[in-house]
Parts: sequence; structure tokens; C-alpha cells
Amino acid sequence: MRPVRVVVGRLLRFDLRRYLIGALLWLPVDLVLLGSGWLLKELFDHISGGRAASLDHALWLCAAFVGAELVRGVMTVVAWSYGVYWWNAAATLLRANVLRSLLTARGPAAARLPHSSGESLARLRDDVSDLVQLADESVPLVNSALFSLGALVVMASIDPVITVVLVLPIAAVAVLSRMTHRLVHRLHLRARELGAAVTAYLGDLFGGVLAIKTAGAEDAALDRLRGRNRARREAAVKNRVAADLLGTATGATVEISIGLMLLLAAGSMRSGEFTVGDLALFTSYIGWLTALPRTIGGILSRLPQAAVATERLTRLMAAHEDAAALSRDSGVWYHREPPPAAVPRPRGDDPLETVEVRGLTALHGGGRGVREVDLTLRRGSFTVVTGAVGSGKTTLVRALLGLIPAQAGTISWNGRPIEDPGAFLVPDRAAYASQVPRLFSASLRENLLLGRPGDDRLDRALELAVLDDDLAAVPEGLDTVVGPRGVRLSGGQAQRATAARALVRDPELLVVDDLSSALDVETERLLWERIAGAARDGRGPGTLLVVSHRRAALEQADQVVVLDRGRVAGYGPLGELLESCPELRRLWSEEGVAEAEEHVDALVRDR
Ligand SMILES: Nc1ncnc2c1ncn2[C@@H]1O[C@H](COP(=O)(O)OP(=O)(O)OP(=O)(O)O)[C@@H](O)[C@H]1O
Repeated sequence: MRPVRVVVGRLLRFDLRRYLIGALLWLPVDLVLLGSGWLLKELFDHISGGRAASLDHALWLCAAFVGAELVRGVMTVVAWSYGVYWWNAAATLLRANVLRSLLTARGPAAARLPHSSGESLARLRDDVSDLVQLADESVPLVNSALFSLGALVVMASIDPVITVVLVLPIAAVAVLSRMTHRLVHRLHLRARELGAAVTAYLGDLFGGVLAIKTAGAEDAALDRLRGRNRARREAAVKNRVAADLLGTATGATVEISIGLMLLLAAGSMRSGEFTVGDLALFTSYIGWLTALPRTIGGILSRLPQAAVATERLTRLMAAHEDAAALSRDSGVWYHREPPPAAVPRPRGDDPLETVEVRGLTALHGGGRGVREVDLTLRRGSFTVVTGAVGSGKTTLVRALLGLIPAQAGTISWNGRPIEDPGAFLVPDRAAYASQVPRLFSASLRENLLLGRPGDDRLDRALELAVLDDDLAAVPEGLDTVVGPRGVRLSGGQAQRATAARALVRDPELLVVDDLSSALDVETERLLWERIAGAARDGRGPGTLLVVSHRRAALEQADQVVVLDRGRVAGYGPLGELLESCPELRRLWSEEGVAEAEEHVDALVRDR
């Protein structure tokens, strides 16, 4: 439970002033209750003739009671509205810390994310809410404890015996909550898990609408959704029934208490020791006295939920970050402007001379990947990684860039080992254009710059990525909204946009993962000619690491790395390898056939 204490403690402190103001606003709400009970007692004593009756006095008491209740109503609205602000700020803090760690902290973020984005979102929504809710319970806990103390003192001063007897059923509520909290927790957790599973599946469905339609799998997909929803509904009903049963037991306690009080008070009332006003006061306090055991029961049942939430959220963050980082006061910018973003590293600071990879082993869950790869990238070199499908090309470049974890090996920059490649090999030291393009629903300009200032680098990047002609064809040029909610670019355009996004960062090392899947031979040839030409003239990234099996790329290369089932099968200049490496010869001849076929197809199309 220590991590939960750390998170809740920090949540309470991060905006202490607002938290205290919120708590103080609730205080009168509970204290007015004490006063209302006393006013009721006075009123009923007057009406029942327990005191010398005076209509004026009774009316004043009525007015005071109504006034007190009005004040309580207004204070409830004010305190609640203010509390919402704190609640949201606390939730934002947790979410911002998780996102910050996912986006910036050391270590590959992909390894920390659950399999579906829907599940990640469900965690950011539900787990965060569980933690903030627990912290928020501290206010009713203190207030109901203060009210209970005050009420018990007042009641005991009137009739200590009845007070003690009344407390017994209320104590029973606390015991009941304690006894059932494991069950309630288990049911809650199950409902949460199944809810997250439905959210995750919906996310998959939305992402895969086209695949489902083209496979004619609509019914099967809906059946599966219904199945998951059924399980979720059953869990939700059980969860609700358990919570409501507990609530009903609490309500019944109040009625039992009132019954007990009537039985016990009957004799004293006849003798006049216990007045109608006392009865009114006791009745008005009893209902509110159950708030304390209910709040304690609620906190006890939330504690295990909060432990699960803390663990799940911490797992989304980098390995070295813990509950303290989850709730670190990194600032929530509601009313102020956030501080300016960190200024990119100035150029010329330790420029790339060599990047050396030694004994790099990066394996996926099934044991596939790359083993013991050695490779040296010199300033100004053009290196092509090639190999058959599944030979480990993507794994190699991603492990080099620290985007997936490596089990062994070192990567050095100018002879010095890089401790955390994921944090070090970033723009403008290195930029990566991945094989699968990812465009956001924003203008093409925003997609390429992603927060960088736009300058002449953008035009140059568009030209090097052979996107300049395509731009003329899209309706609003760089201002055209692309991505899932905009104009759909073709596969080749999207891949070149990804390449342009990497180029605009003006990196010293440009890493490009297999563009050939969506580019025709001629476009790819033009692209490598432009990029290699720019590297020679100093107008583009000096050092290139490219995954490709196309002749267009291989012909530009100073050195080629041939991978075969995760191991280096050949490493050197193209000419030498074509003589010494059978695997490259095989790939080269296959590629020649493919290019010839593509050429013939183009001729037929043009005719
Ligand atoms: N996330 C993963 N989990 C498990 N296995 C993986 C994962 N990613 C890749 N692999 C496996 O690792 C091996 C190398 O994959 P990789 O994507 O690096 O090959 P590649 O040479 O880039 O293939 P392609 O030419 O198809 O892009 C393959 O056998 C692949 O199935």
C-alpha cells in the first residue's frame, strides 16, 4: 500500500491551497447540520409545549431552520463546483505524468503500452479516476468525523444510554463494510477489466472497419462484441447489486436505530426526561451519523482498487519511474501559459564522426530478431541493410535507435558508448522514417513539422522526399488536412511524407525503413539520388542508414549489410558482396526480375 500512500499524499499536496479551500468549503455544510438539529429540537420543544409556547419564537426558529438549510444547499453547490476544479487538476496531473513518461522517458515506450490503444485509454480514464477518488474521500472523512464527534457529544449530553445503543447498529455498518470489502473489490475489479476489454475491442473494431468489411466478417465481429458486452453487463450488474445491498443495509441501520430509539425513549418521554425536541434532534442526526462508517467502508474498498490503479499506471511509465513520478508536481496549466518547450540541442555539439554497433542482439517474444550484429556508420556514408522478408532489418534499425529493447551489445557515438540510445539518438542527432507511415488528422504542414518552426528546411525536405510534384495535386497544398479525418494520401505519398518529416529535422543520421513497399522503382530511384546528392553537397543529412532491397538504393550504398535469419550474412561494398555473398546475389537477381516486370507493366500501362 506504500505506493498508494505516496500518490495520494502527493495529490493532496500538489495544489494544497485549493485542496484546503475545497475542504473548508465543505466544513460549514456538515457543521450546519449540527445547528439544524439543534434548531429542530428547539422548535419541537416549543410546539409540543415543553417550553413556554410563543408563536413568534417558533416562527423565528422555523425561519432559522429554513435559512440554515438554504445556506447548506448553497454551500453544497459552491463546495462541489470548487471540488470539481481540484478533481480535474489532480486527474490531469496523473495523466500528464504518464504521458510525459511515455513520450520522453528513457527506454522504448512501445514495450510499455498494452496491446491495444483502447486499453491504454481505459487506464488513463478509469485508473486515474480510482486514485483521485480515493484522495478526494479524505474531505468527507474529516468532515463526517467532525460531525460525528459533535453530534455524539450533543446526544450524549441529552441521553448517554440511548446514544450508546444508537451507535451499535452504526458500528455494525462499519463491520459489514469491512467484511464485504474484498468481495466488493473483486466484483469492481472484474467489472473494470471487462469494461476495459470492451473499450479495447471497440477500438480494434473502429481501426479495422475496412478489414472486417472486406473479409465479410461483420457478423463474427458483432458476435464477439456481443459476447464481450454480455460478460461486461453481467459483471456490472453483480458489482451494482453488491454496492446497492451495502447501501440498503446502511439505510436499514438508520431505521433500526430510529426504532430502537423510540423503544428506549418511550419511558423517558412519558416522564418528560426525553422531549419531542430531543427525539427530533436524534432522528435528524442518526442518518448523517452513518456517513462516517460509510466513508470509512468506501475508503477501505477503494484502497485495493487504488493499488491496482497505481501499479497499472506506473507500468505505462519508464522502468525506473515509480509512484512518486506518477504523482510528481510537474504543473497543471489551467490558468497560466505553460513554460516554453525545451530548446533543441544546438548544432555542432559533438557532431557525428562514427556510430559503432557491436554485438547487438535484440529478440522479440518468440525468439526471432537479430543476433550479434556488428556495424560501423561513418560520417558521410550511405549504408543499406538488406535481406529477405523477416530477416530482421526493421528489428536491427529499431534496436539501434533504442525504439525496442536490446538484450546485448553496445552502440557508441564517436567512440563513447551511448547509455540510452532511445533518448540519445533523437533529432537532430538522428531521425527515423518508419516503414508504416503514421499521419495525424492535421494539415500536411503540421504533420511534417510536428511542432518545429517552419522555415526553408520544409521546402528542401519536400523536394528531397520527392513530394514536390504531389503537393501541386492536393487541393490546398501544405494546408490540406490529411490523416484519418482528412484527405487520404496514397501509401507512397504517406511514406514520402514520413521521410520528409524525418528530413525536416535536419538530422546528422537519417534512418529510413523500407520505402519500397509503396513506391515504384522510378520514384525510389529519384528519391535516393536526391538524398544522396544532397548529402554530398552538404544540403541534407550526411549519414544514411537505409533498409531496402531495391537496386536503386543498393547502387547508392558505400556499404551493404546483408541479414539472413537475424544474423549478418555479408557486410561490405556492393561489388565485393555480389561476388562473396550468395544471399545478396540471390536477392539481387530476384530484384532484377521484379524491376524488369515492373518496367514491362509500366510500358503496357502507358500504351
Ligand atoms: N513485435 C514482435 N513480436 C514478435 N516477433 C516479431 C515482432 N516483430 C518482428 N518479429 C519477428 O522478428 C523477425 C524479424 O522481423 P523484422 O520485422 O525485423 O523483419 P524484416 O526483415 O524487417 O521484415 P520485412 O522485410 O517484412 O519488413 C520476424 O520473424 C518477425 O516475425
